[in-house]
Amino acid sequence: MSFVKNSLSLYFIMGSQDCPHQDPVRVLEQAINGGITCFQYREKNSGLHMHQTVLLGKKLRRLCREHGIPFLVNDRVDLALILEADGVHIGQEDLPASEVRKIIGPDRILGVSAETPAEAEQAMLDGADYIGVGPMYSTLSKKDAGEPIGPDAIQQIRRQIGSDFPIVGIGGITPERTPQVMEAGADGVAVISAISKSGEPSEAARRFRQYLSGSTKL
Ligand SMILES: Cc1ncsc1CCOP(=O)(O)O
Ligand SMILES: C=C1C=NC(C)=NC1=N
Ligand SMILES: [Mg+2]
Repeated sequence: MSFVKNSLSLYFIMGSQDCPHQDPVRVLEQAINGGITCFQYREKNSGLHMHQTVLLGKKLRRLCREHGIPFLVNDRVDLALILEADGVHIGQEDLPASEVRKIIGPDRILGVSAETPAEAEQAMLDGADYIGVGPMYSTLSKKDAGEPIGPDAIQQIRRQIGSDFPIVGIGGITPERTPQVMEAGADGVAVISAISKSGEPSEAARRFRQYLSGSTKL
């Protein structure tokens, strides 16, 4: 669990739909250079065919492997196995977490989305290694994101699942908002557009790291 916990502090998520003007491989390279600690490949309504998705996934997977960054895949357990991913992230409408755990085996990372203490508890019982809680704030990166639930939702969930289970906050998170998500009890922040659409992904990642380490000039 500690491996997962440490890796969650700056969790970058991206698919080709999140990099309209840049090569996703370059964006990931710059984000790694800026200090992300975990990556999730999330192709969503991107228009890529599965062959192209696999090809891009292999390039991103290779980058993560070269830099020792955990590589996870969103939703698609089959794609995760094809890409020899370190893990998979699934939401409440995806395949049941207990079934996914059987497919990926005990050694891969299983992340599950949760918005309520009940969903968080169930994810833990189903064998999740961490939960993603959000949307913290409003977001344009997920069409069907619910209403923002804010960092308080993490505090509520903490009361239910205790202080040890890894939680990452997600949804509309910027460097400046990072402290409030962490103070609410998150082990890290999951980010799409504040890094992928920043124009300078390495600089954006670096700013997140400054706020995470509390080393910003306030
Ligand atoms: C995948 C996901 N799940 C809840 S919000 C969200 C999108 C987060 O993207 P951004 O960091 O750009 O708000
Ligand atoms: C919806 C999501 C929630 N949390 C995380 C970490 N990834 C996702 N794709
Ligand atoms: Mg999903």
